[in-house]
Amino acid sequence: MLAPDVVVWSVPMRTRFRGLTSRDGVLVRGDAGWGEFSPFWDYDDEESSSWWRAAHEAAELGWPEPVRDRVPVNVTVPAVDADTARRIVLASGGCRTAKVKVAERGQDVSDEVARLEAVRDAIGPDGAIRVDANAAWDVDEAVRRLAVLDGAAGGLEYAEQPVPTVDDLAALRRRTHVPIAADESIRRAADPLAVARAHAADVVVLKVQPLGGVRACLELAERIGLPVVVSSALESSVGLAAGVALAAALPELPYACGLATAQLLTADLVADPLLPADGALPVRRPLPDAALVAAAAADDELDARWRARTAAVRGLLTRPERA
Ligand SMILES: O=C(O)CCC(=O)c1ccccc1C(=O)O
Ligand SMILES: [Mg+2]
Repeated sequence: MLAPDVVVWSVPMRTRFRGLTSRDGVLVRGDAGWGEFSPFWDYDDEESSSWWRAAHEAAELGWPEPVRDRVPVNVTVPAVDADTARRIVLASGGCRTAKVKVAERGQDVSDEVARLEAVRDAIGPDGAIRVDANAAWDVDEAVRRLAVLDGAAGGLEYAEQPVPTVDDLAALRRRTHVPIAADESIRRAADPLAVARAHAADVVVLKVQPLGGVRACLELAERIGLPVVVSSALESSVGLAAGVALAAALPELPYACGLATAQLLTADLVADPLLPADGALPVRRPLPDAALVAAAAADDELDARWRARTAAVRGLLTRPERA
């Protein structure tokens, strides 16, 4: 048993990922278990409130019943060199799908081609390869790039958020045969249904924390009516369990989910992390381990920043005019 009911943690990343070298956040305990609150630092208090609702759901309500007991997952390949990419895929716990980061600042298309060729080599002809450009390209550039990357990969399953806006996604989708997935256009959008209305994507990526919890995501999935890929926000295994719960509760799950990211952290907060075996995660909810949580304890300054942030976000949610 852990005491007290709120703990602040910080864990270094194994490889730099989207500019992050460490991941930190808060665990909160309620009647239903432990929840994770870990918005990135570029999310303000207002935008972080959905992340808090997800943590609150985990701690106080728990999650809907699963309809499956395993969740196929993709290995996530950061913007690393070809040899490292190959090694990551081979050590992935049998993942049959790889998601490869592209459009990293300071790299060019030859780095991406080498990375994709190495990933294809490692995953074999039957594996699926998707890329994620995190909104880096404009439509013309995306048309050109995807043709090259599709060739290098020996076929792309889809491209995740290659361009920034819903209109861009819709325009690109008419000019490439590579299927399009929307990520930022869902999770950071005022209107997450705009993607579906504009026929801007073939697939949508849902992340539990930014979208306000498992129930909110299930409801959104139903309204969007497109195939869903559940992906992490680089949580500890405590937070990943919420993504697993969503993936387990979706009526249909046609694609591998981006939930194999415990691999990207150098340590975890649970003794039995959510790591893939045979390319899938088991549907379960690991408990934080007191010794591991103590080992990951944040320093005083970071601890104070998280406590202030948590209080501010909770304050936003409990002000009577917003209740
Ligand atoms: O989807 C995955 O494979 C892992 C999760 C991931 O890529 C991610 C993690 C944190 C923040 C953003 C992203 C992203 O999909 O862009
Ligand atoms: Mg993405």
